[in-house]
Amino acid sequence: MLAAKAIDGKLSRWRSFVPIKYFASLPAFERPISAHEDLTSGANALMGSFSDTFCGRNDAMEAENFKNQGVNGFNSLVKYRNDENIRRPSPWNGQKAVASSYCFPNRVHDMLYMPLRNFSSQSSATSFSDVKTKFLGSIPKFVKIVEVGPRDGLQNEKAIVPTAVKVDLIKMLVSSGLSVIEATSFVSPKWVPQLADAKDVLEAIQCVQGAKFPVLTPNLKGFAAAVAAGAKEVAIFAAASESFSRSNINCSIKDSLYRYREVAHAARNSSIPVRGYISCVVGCPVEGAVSPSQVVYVAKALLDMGCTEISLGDTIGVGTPGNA
Ligand SMILES: CC(C)(COP(=O)([O-])OP(=O)([O-])OC[C@H]1O[C@@H](n2cnc3c(N)ncnc32)[C@H](O)[C@@H]1OP(=O)([O-])[O-])[C@@H](O)C(=O)NCCC(=O)NCCSC(=O)C[C@@](C)(O)CC(=O)[O-]
Repeated sequence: MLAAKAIDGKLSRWRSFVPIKYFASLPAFERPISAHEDLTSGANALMGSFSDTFCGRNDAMEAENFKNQGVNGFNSLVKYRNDENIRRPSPWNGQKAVASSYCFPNRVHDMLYMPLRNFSSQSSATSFSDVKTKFLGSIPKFVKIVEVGPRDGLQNEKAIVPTAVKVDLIKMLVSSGLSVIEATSFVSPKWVPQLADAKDVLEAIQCVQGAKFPVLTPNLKGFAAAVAAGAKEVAIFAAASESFSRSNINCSIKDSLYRYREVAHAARNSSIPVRGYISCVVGCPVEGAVSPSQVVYVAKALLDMGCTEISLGDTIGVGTPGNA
């Protein structure tokens, strides 16, 4: 994906989100829940190593077939895995099942989504470990999980969840071992009444140890309120699609970047790290396909203003290995 490549190096942590999630054998706490970055760069990484992986199998002929099929071969594999037979035994036995233990979720963002993880049980321990070593050898060892349920989950609830319940939810998420939990949003209560209690929620969890609690801040007003309530990390949220930007934050991409520059500047003065979201990196519900150059443009702008992390969001879940 162009966006990932263009700023690779500066954003090497992106890659740490990537292909590990496709390994069925990882323990639950290593599997990303919020993984905007996964789809695009993960797809590339996986495609890049695809031929190698199959070459590692004993079945040389079939390996050769898959190599020759290249991307199409991989797409068929994914198609197979996404169809309704998804839980049936793989048509490939033994080592071949290793390849079928990878999947691309329909919506990577904010989801624990590895429905076929048990497929790896069909591999022999040695062969699976060989293949795993090949993949893991080329990717970072570190995976960061950002749980966004209390914010992204609850902002869409029809009912307003009581503050005390939100606080309990956050505490339970911490006790489950999650170390970064996006707690709430300091956005306009007219736009998102579900999170109108952002100040109360954040203040109530100040004493909770063991996790970081970033919050969304759409502008300086939200940033000031978040800091006053005890925020130590914030996130800004741009979009690669003009229509999405306007409907989500009521301004153009250009204006949003201007606003976010102010937030990032204020955050830097307070030594507060800023995470930058980019929504609709693959497709937009209004505009359809989104150009990678648009993603690069927004990503560079966020990076230049000082974001310490950039999250690529396939917001509507349309990314596939073929188009991401
Ligand atoms: C950006 C705005 C504020 C612009 O909203 P606006 O209406 O264009 O802004 P405004 O400056 O004209 O202000 C209107 C009113 O809102 C108030 N206001 C203004 N700012 C704030 C604030 N920070 N906190 C509290 N109040 C605020 C402001 O004071 C004023 O109040 P009034 O004078 O009418 O009484 C609005 O559009 C908004 O809050 N949007 C939030 C949308 C949102 O939260 N979307 C969901 C999160 S994004 C997401 O989920 C995507 C993501 C991150 O998950 C990634 C992915 O999945 O792709």
